[in-house]
Amino acid sequence: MTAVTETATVIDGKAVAESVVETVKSAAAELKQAAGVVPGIAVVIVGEDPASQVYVASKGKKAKECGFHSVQHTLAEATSEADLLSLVEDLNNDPQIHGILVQLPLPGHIDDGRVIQAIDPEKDVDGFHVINAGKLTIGDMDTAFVPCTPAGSMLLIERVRGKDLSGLNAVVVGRSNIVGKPMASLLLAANATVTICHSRTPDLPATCRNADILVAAVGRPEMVRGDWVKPGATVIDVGINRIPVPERGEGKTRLVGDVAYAECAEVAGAITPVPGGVGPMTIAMLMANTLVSACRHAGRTPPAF
Ligand SMILES: Nc1nc2c(c(=O)[nH]1)N[C@@H](CN(C=O)c1ccc(C(=O)N[C@@H](CCC(=O)O)C(=O)O)cc1)CN2
Repeated sequence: MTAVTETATVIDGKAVAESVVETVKSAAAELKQAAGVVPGIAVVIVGEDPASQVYVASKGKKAKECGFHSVQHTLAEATSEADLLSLVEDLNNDPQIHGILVQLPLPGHIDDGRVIQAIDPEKDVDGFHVINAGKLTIGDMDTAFVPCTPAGSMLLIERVRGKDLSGLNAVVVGRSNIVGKPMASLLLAANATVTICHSRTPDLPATCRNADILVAAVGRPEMVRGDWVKPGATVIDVGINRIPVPERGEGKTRLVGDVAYAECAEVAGAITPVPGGVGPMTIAMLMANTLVSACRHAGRTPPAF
């Protein structure tokens, strides 16, 4: 008898992200034509973190592609918290701006919580403000902004499992305010039975093996192994870790997720790759949230994503 190696369906985040962006583009054009409103986004970056510079540039490029009014504020590493808060206040009061995003991480001398809570919740297209976190927790999806990475992950899950996750066990590894907790709220709102795991969870592999939907968001390269995955499970890898590859030469690196991809793909039913899985969805959902904000400000119904 020949051994058959099952291989998971690869979830193409790039393709799904492109379809979201297409919807945003046509809805933005319609909003402009019908109400004379051009969605406006302001992206603020403090300091010179190379990865943040790349992400911020991609956001600006994508916003222009969507037909948005897009502004970038680049502040020096030494910018004071007071100056950053003052810029946020100006953007809160700017009627051309419907979405404000302050790129994270911020330099150590700035309290990112204080900055995020200074953003007008109605322009908080990152969905990090406590008002939006609270709305998501109570299931008020009509007025909440949902953080982009979990919102994008959820769209990918829907493509595989549909919108109603009744009867399915979902396990989220990681309890951050930006990914783990909102992800768990979204899965719960879709009727999944949800477990959140973290560094003090006693038998992490056994808990993961119970998951029909497994979301890894811990920031630890390739932590989730093949024997942690239930056969046929949907595996969503939120991790983006750059690891050294000395055999390719000094200073060479490659990107890996929080999931040991090759091992897990042999067991899972569907899996997101890194790169090309959840990452592209983050920027697409930022465009979607900005469009939604502009529609709300214009008193118009946004499209469904
Ligand atoms: N204010 C915010 N700060 C940060 C967020 C955020 O959502 N809001 N998320 C991350 C960074 N991020 C967007 O800002 C982001 C990360 C990764 C990707 C992406 O497309 N990744 C690619 C690989 C990219 C590469 O080659 O390095 C992929 O996974 O395919 C997009 C956006 C932290 N900060």
